[in-house]
Amino acid sequence: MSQSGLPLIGVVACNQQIGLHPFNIVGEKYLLSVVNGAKGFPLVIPSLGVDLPIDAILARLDGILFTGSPSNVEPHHYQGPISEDGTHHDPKRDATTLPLIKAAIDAGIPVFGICRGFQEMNVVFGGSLYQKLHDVGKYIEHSEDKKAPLDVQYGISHQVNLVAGGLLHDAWGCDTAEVNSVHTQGVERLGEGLQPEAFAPDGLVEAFSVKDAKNFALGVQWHPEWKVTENAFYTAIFEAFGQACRHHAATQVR
Ligand SMILES: N[C@@H](CCC(=O)NCCCC(=O)O)C(=O)O
Repeated sequence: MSQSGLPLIGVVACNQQIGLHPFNIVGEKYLLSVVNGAKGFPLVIPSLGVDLPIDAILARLDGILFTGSPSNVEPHHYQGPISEDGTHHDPKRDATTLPLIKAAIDAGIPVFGICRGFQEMNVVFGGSLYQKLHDVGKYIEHSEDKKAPLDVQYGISHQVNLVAGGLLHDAWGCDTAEVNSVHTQGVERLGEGLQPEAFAPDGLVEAFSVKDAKNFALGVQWHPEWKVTENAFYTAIFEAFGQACRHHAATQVR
Protein backbone atom coordinates (compact mmCIF):
# COMPACT_ATOMS: atom_id res chain seq x y z
CA MET A 1 0.00 0.00 0.00
CA SER A 2 1.32 3.48 -0.82
CA GLN A 3 1.52 6.11 1.93
CA SER A 4 -1.63 7.69 0.54
CA GLY A 5 -3.47 4.43 1.19
CA LEU A 6 -3.75 3.45 -2.48
CA PRO A 7 -2.99 -0.19 -3.26
CA LEU A 8 0.12 -0.61 -5.43
CA ILE A 9 -0.82 -2.50 -8.58
CA GLY A 10 1.81 -3.86 -10.95
CA VAL A 11 1.03 -3.55 -14.67
CA VAL A 12 3.11 -5.75 -16.97
CA ALA A 13 4.89 -4.19 -19.93
CA CYS A 14 5.54 -5.39 -23.48
CA ASN A 15 8.76 -5.10 -25.44
CA GLN A 16 8.83 -2.86 -28.46
CA GLN A 17 11.62 -1.58 -30.66
CA ILE A 18 11.34 2.18 -31.23
CA GLY A 19 13.95 3.26 -33.72
CA LEU A 20 17.14 1.49 -32.77
CA HIS A 21 16.27 1.10 -29.10
CA PRO A 22 14.28 -1.61 -27.32
CA PHE A 23 11.62 -0.16 -24.98
CA ASN A 24 9.33 -1.57 -22.31
CA ILE A 25 5.91 -0.05 -22.89
CA VAL A 26 2.44 -0.17 -21.34
CA GLY A 27 -0.70 1.14 -23.01
CA GLU A 28 -1.98 4.19 -21.14
CA LYS A 29 -5.51 2.73 -20.95
CA TYR A 30 -4.24 -0.05 -18.67
CA LEU A 31 -2.58 2.45 -16.32
CA LEU A 32 -5.71 4.63 -16.30
CA SER A 33 -7.97 1.66 -15.58
CA VAL A 34 -5.90 0.98 -12.45
CA VAL A 35 -6.20 4.64 -11.42
CA ASN A 36 -9.87 5.22 -12.28
CA GLY A 37 -11.32 1.71 -12.13
CA ALA A 38 -9.40 -0.13 -9.40
CA LYS A 39 -8.51 3.10 -7.55
CA GLY A 40 -4.93 1.95 -7.24
CA PHE A 41 -1.47 3.29 -7.98
CA PRO A 42 -0.03 1.64 -11.14
CA LEU A 43 3.59 0.52 -11.21
CA VAL A 44 5.02 -0.76 -14.47
CA ILE A 45 6.59 -4.22 -14.26
CA PRO A 46 9.20 -4.52 -17.02
CA SER A 47 9.25 -7.66 -19.14
CA LEU A 48 13.01 -7.95 -19.30
CA GLY A 49 13.04 -11.73 -19.42
CA VAL A 50 16.08 -11.83 -17.17
CA ASP A 51 16.27 -13.78 -13.97
CA LEU A 52 15.09 -11.13 -11.51
CA PRO A 53 13.96 -12.39 -8.10
CA ILE A 54 10.16 -12.42 -8.30
CA ASP A 55 9.81 -12.40 -4.51
CA ALA A 56 11.28 -8.90 -4.42
CA ILE A 57 8.23 -7.40 -6.12
CA LEU A 58 5.57 -9.76 -4.82
CA ALA A 59 6.23 -8.66 -1.27
CA ARG A 60 5.57 -5.04 -2.22
CA LEU A 61 2.60 -5.31 -4.56
CA ASP A 62 -1.10 -5.48 -3.72
CA GLY A 63 -2.22 -6.74 -7.13
CA ILE A 64 -0.99 -7.38 -10.67
CA LEU A 65 -2.68 -6.58 -13.97
CA PHE A 66 -1.58 -8.74 -16.91
CA THR A 67 -2.28 -6.57 -19.94
CA GLY A 68 -3.40 -7.29 -23.47
CA SER A 69 -0.93 -7.07 -26.34
CA PRO A 70 -0.78 -7.44 -30.12
CA SER A 71 1.88 -10.13 -29.56
CA ASN A 72 1.02 -13.80 -29.05
CA VAL A 73 2.29 -16.29 -26.49
CA GLU A 74 4.90 -18.51 -28.17
CA PRO A 75 3.16 -21.83 -28.89
CA HIS A 76 5.95 -24.00 -27.47
CA HIS A 77 4.67 -22.91 -24.03
CA TYR A 78 1.48 -24.92 -24.65
CA GLN A 79 2.90 -27.59 -26.97
CA GLY A 80 1.12 -25.95 -29.91
CA PRO A 81 2.22 -26.11 -33.55
CA ILE A 82 4.88 -23.60 -34.67
CA SER A 83 3.17 -20.31 -35.53
CA GLU A 84 2.99 -18.88 -39.02
CA ASP A 85 6.02 -16.91 -40.29
CA GLY A 86 5.78 -13.26 -39.27
CA THR A 87 3.66 -13.90 -36.15
CA HIS A 88 4.33 -11.24 -33.53
CA HIS A 89 5.86 -12.79 -30.40
CA ASP A 90 7.41 -11.31 -27.28
CA PRO A 91 9.57 -14.04 -25.72
CA LYS A 92 10.85 -11.72 -23.00
CA ARG A 93 7.26 -11.01 -21.93
CA ASP A 94 6.50 -14.76 -21.89
CA ALA A 95 9.62 -15.36 -19.79
CA THR A 96 8.45 -12.71 -17.32
CA THR A 97 4.70 -13.20 -17.10
CA LEU A 98 4.35 -16.98 -17.12
CA PRO A 99 6.38 -17.53 -13.92
CA LEU A 100 5.01 -14.31 -12.39
CA ILE A 101 1.36 -15.39 -12.78
CA LYS A 102 2.03 -18.65 -10.95
CA ALA A 103 4.10 -17.01 -8.21
CA ALA A 104 1.54 -14.24 -7.65
CA ILE A 105 -1.41 -16.63 -7.40
CA ASP A 106 0.55 -18.93 -5.06
CA ALA A 107 1.40 -15.91 -2.89
CA GLY A 108 -2.26 -14.85 -2.68
CA ILE A 109 -1.79 -11.61 -4.62
CA PRO A 110 -4.86 -10.49 -6.58
CA VAL A 111 -4.31 -11.18 -10.29
CA PHE A 112 -6.29 -9.87 -13.23
CA GLY A 113 -5.51 -10.98 -16.80
CA ILE A 114 -6.86 -9.18 -19.85
CA CYS A 115 -6.80 -10.64 -23.39
CA ARG A 116 -3.11 -11.71 -23.78
CA GLY A 117 -2.95 -11.76 -19.99
CA PHE A 118 -6.01 -14.08 -19.92
CA GLN A 119 -4.38 -16.32 -22.53
CA GLU A 120 -1.15 -16.39 -20.48
CA MET A 121 -3.11 -17.48 -17.40
CA ASN A 122 -4.66 -20.34 -19.37
CA VAL A 123 -1.22 -21.47 -20.55
CA VAL A 124 0.22 -21.31 -17.03
CA PHE A 125 -2.50 -23.74 -15.91
CA GLY A 126 -1.66 -26.17 -18.71
CA GLY A 127 -4.30 -24.99 -21.19
CA SER A 128 -3.80 -24.45 -24.91
CA LEU A 129 -4.77 -21.76 -27.42
CA TYR A 130 -6.27 -21.67 -30.88
CA GLN A 131 -3.80 -19.56 -32.83
CA LYS A 132 -6.40 -18.40 -35.35
CA LEU A 133 -9.94 -18.61 -34.07
CA HIS A 134 -11.36 -17.60 -37.45
CA ASP A 135 -9.84 -20.73 -39.05
CA VAL A 136 -11.54 -23.08 -36.59
CA GLY A 137 -14.90 -22.70 -38.29
CA LYS A 138 -17.30 -22.76 -35.35
CA TYR A 139 -16.67 -19.30 -33.91
CA ILE A 140 -18.12 -15.88 -34.68
CA GLU A 141 -15.70 -13.09 -35.65
CA HIS A 142 -13.76 -12.14 -32.52
CA SER A 143 -11.24 -9.75 -34.04
CA GLU A 144 -11.54 -6.04 -34.71
CA ASP A 145 -11.52 -4.11 -37.99
CA LYS A 146 -8.04 -2.63 -37.70
CA LYS A 147 -8.92 0.17 -40.13
CA ALA A 148 -11.89 1.37 -38.04
CA PRO A 149 -11.56 4.21 -35.48
CA LEU A 150 -10.52 2.97 -32.02
CA ASP A 151 -13.98 3.61 -30.55
CA VAL A 152 -15.38 1.19 -33.11
CA GLN A 153 -12.60 -1.39 -32.66
CA TYR A 154 -13.19 -1.37 -28.90
CA GLY A 155 -16.95 -0.88 -29.15
CA ILE A 156 -19.46 -3.51 -28.04
CA SER A 157 -19.17 -6.60 -30.20
CA HIS A 158 -21.09 -9.49 -28.62
CA GLN A 159 -22.85 -10.74 -25.51
CA VAL A 160 -21.32 -12.97 -22.86
CA ASN A 161 -23.29 -15.35 -20.67
CA LEU A 162 -22.05 -15.21 -17.09
CA VAL A 163 -21.86 -18.38 -15.01
CA ALA A 164 -24.20 -18.23 -12.00
CA GLY A 165 -22.33 -18.17 -8.69
CA GLY A 166 -19.12 -16.97 -10.34
CA LEU A 167 -17.02 -13.97 -9.41
CA LEU A 168 -18.16 -11.98 -12.47
CA HIS A 169 -21.82 -12.84 -11.99
CA ASP A 170 -21.57 -11.71 -8.36
CA ALA A 171 -19.83 -8.46 -9.34
CA TRP A 172 -22.37 -7.61 -12.08
CA GLY A 173 -25.53 -9.20 -10.67
CA CYS A 174 -26.94 -10.23 -14.07
CA ASP A 175 -26.79 -13.32 -16.31
CA THR A 176 -25.48 -11.51 -19.39
CA ALA A 177 -23.30 -8.56 -20.35
CA GLU A 178 -22.05 -6.89 -23.54
CA VAL A 179 -18.35 -6.80 -24.33
CA ASN A 180 -15.84 -5.73 -26.96
CA SER A 181 -13.72 -8.28 -28.81
CA VAL A 182 -10.17 -7.60 -30.00
CA HIS A 183 -8.38 -10.93 -30.39
CA THR A 184 -7.47 -13.57 -32.93
CA GLN A 185 -6.48 -16.31 -30.48
CA GLY A 186 -8.63 -18.00 -27.87
CA VAL A 187 -8.92 -20.80 -25.36
CA GLU A 188 -8.75 -24.23 -26.99
CA ARG A 189 -8.24 -26.44 -23.92
CA LEU A 190 -9.06 -24.78 -20.60
CA GLY A 191 -6.24 -25.11 -18.06
CA GLU A 192 -6.69 -27.46 -15.13
CA GLY A 193 -7.97 -25.70 -12.02
CA LEU A 194 -9.61 -22.89 -14.02
CA GLN A 195 -13.38 -22.51 -13.86
CA PRO A 196 -15.32 -20.79 -16.64
CA GLU A 197 -16.86 -17.46 -15.64
CA ALA A 198 -18.33 -16.43 -19.01
CA PHE A 199 -18.98 -17.82 -22.47
CA ALA A 200 -19.53 -16.15 -25.83
CA PRO A 201 -22.72 -17.17 -27.68
CA ASP A 202 -20.54 -19.49 -29.83
CA GLY A 203 -19.35 -21.38 -26.73
CA LEU A 204 -15.87 -19.83 -26.52
CA VAL A 205 -14.61 -19.42 -22.94
CA GLU A 206 -14.47 -15.64 -22.48
CA ALA A 207 -13.55 -15.50 -18.79
CA PHE A 208 -12.35 -17.82 -16.05
CA SER A 209 -11.23 -17.70 -12.45
CA VAL A 210 -8.72 -19.87 -10.60
CA LYS A 211 -10.67 -22.42 -8.56
CA ASP A 212 -8.49 -22.73 -5.47
CA ALA A 213 -6.91 -19.28 -5.50
CA LYS A 214 -6.47 -17.65 -2.09
CA ASN A 215 -7.49 -14.34 -3.62
CA PHE A 216 -9.05 -12.67 -6.68
CA ALA A 217 -7.63 -14.43 -9.77
CA LEU A 218 -9.65 -13.63 -12.88
CA GLY A 219 -8.95 -13.60 -16.60
CA VAL A 220 -11.16 -12.05 -19.28
CA GLN A 221 -10.76 -12.25 -23.05
CA TRP A 222 -12.30 -8.84 -23.68
CA HIS A 223 -10.98 -5.36 -22.80
CA PRO A 224 -12.71 -3.89 -19.72
CA GLU A 225 -9.89 -1.34 -19.41
CA TRP A 226 -11.28 0.47 -22.47
CA LYS A 227 -12.94 3.68 -21.19
CA VAL A 228 -13.56 1.79 -17.97
CA THR A 229 -15.65 4.48 -16.28
CA GLU A 230 -18.04 4.77 -19.24
CA ASN A 231 -19.20 1.16 -19.04
CA ALA A 232 -20.93 -0.04 -15.86
CA PHE A 233 -19.94 -3.69 -16.40
CA TYR A 234 -16.27 -2.84 -16.94
CA THR A 235 -16.35 -0.55 -13.90
CA ALA A 236 -17.83 -3.33 -11.74
CA ILE A 237 -15.01 -5.71 -12.74
CA PHE A 238 -12.27 -3.20 -11.91
CA GLU A 239 -14.00 -2.27 -8.65
CA ALA A 240 -13.97 -5.95 -7.62
CA PHE A 241 -10.26 -6.18 -8.50
CA GLY A 242 -9.49 -2.93 -6.65
CA GLN A 243 -11.42 -4.11 -3.61
CA ALA A 244 -9.36 -7.33 -3.51
CA CYS A 245 -6.14 -5.30 -3.84
CA ARG A 246 -7.15 -2.96 -0.97
CA HIS A 247 -8.06 -5.93 1.20
CA HIS A 248 -4.71 -7.58 0.43
CA ALA A 249 -2.87 -4.35 1.28
CA ALA A 250 -4.73 -4.01 4.57
CA THR A 251 -3.78 -7.51 5.68
CA GLN A 252 -0.04 -7.29 4.99
CA VAL A 253 2.56 -6.57 7.66
CA ARG A 254 5.31 -4.66 5.83
N1 LIG B 1 -2.50 -11.24 -29.48
C1 LIG B 1 -3.54 -11.97 -28.81
C2 LIG B 1 -4.09 -11.16 -27.67
C3 LIG B 1 -4.97 -10.02 -28.13
C4 LIG B 1 -4.80 -8.76 -27.32
O1 LIG B 1 -4.40 -8.78 -26.17
N2 LIG B 1 -5.07 -7.64 -27.96
C5 LIG B 1 -4.78 -6.36 -27.41
C6 LIG B 1 -4.35 -5.42 -28.47
C7 LIG B 1 -3.73 -4.16 -27.96
C8 LIG B 1 -4.33 -3.65 -26.68
O2 LIG B 1 -5.52 -3.29 -26.69
O3 LIG B 1 -3.62 -3.59 -25.69
C9 LIG B 1 -4.64 -12.34 -29.79
O4 LIG B 1 -4.63 -11.83 -30.90
O5 LIG B 1 -5.52 -13.13 -29.43
